[in-house]
Amino acid sequence: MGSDFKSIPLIDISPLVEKIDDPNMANDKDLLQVVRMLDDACREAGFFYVKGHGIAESLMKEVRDVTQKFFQLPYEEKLKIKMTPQSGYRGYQRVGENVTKGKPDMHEAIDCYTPIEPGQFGDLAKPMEGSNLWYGSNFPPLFVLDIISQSTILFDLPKYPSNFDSLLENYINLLRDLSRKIMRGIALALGGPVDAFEGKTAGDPFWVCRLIGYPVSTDIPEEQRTDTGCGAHTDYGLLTLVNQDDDICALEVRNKSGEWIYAKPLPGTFVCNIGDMLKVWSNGIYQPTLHRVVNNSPRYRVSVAFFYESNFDAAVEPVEFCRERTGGFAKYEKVVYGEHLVQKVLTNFVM
Ligand SMILES: N=C(N)NCCCC[C@H](N)C(=O)O
Ligand SMILES: O=C(O)CCC(=O)C(=O)O
Ligand SMILES: [Fe+2]
Repeated sequence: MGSDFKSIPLIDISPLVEKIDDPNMANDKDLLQVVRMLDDACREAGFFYVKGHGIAESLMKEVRDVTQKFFQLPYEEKLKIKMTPQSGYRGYQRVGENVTKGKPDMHEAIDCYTPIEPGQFGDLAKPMEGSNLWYGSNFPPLFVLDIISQSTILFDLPKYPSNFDSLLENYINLLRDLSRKIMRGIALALGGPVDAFEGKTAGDPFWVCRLIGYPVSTDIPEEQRTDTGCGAHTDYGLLTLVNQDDDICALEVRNKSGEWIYAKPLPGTFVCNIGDMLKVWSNGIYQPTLHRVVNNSPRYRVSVAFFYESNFDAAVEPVEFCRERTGGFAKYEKVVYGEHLVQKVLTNFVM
């Protein structure tokens, strides 16, 4: 529903991280307290910070640092992993290439998605088939045997910061597991079974990782400049975890009255928010909150957003126990998550 929240709650989720997989967790007072706080946060703001999540602050910083270093490479280097339809929309997009509500966003980014093999989801995933080749950063130049032409292809990779691929792979694995735990907490918060998201809804969760850079506005040529780093939007899946720079206030979250509330950086925390699929699944008990990014600071801002989403081919619809709690009928139609994502991806960019 959303409310007139003036600030975003901070939740210490350590009891959840430590005990959510424990068979006796239903009797754990500390854990149930976290579940209650998650429920309040998801109803009120749709946004919350988490601490006590178990991911080292030094790793969070390292991931932001390699992201910043990548974006400092010359444009020609970054273009070596240009995002194209052929790359399954994976890769680098320049400032202004992402468009929100018709307006170019003042950020550059690398989009990484769960690898999808040819034919894996039939026609549904065709536009997004591919893998994150640019992870091969420890072995440039990279030769790959093309099984169709039986020849080797040379991938001319950019001069990545060292350990770029192993660092990101490790980070993505840790965030995937952390997200799974938070989703177990959210399942309980809704009054459902702890494993509600683990079957055909999100037992094989699709993940998206966006490494994002927001330049200082005066560094952007005037004719290309707009006033927003990322226009107002909701996220597409279940849960987002944002790892943002420590000292730049730029992410803004809209409350029910239309005021923009800063999600100011709290070092060592992730900013979490819920996405479109959770709205449908919970029959609107939890609603995603509009948010945007404006970098008015004199410094380049980096954030790394991890999106934990449904199974790619999940048909998400209001679950029975949530329907019962909200008048008995479904407020939203069934959505195939992959269709929702593909539709967004195909309209998000000027090419
Ligand atoms: N996967 C996510 N959430 N990406 C966030 C980008 C949001 C902006 C995008 N142009 C849009 O209009 O959705
Ligand atoms: O950069 C941020 O703080 C948030 C980015 C965001 O909202 C997104 O990529 O969906
Ligand atoms: Fe977002």
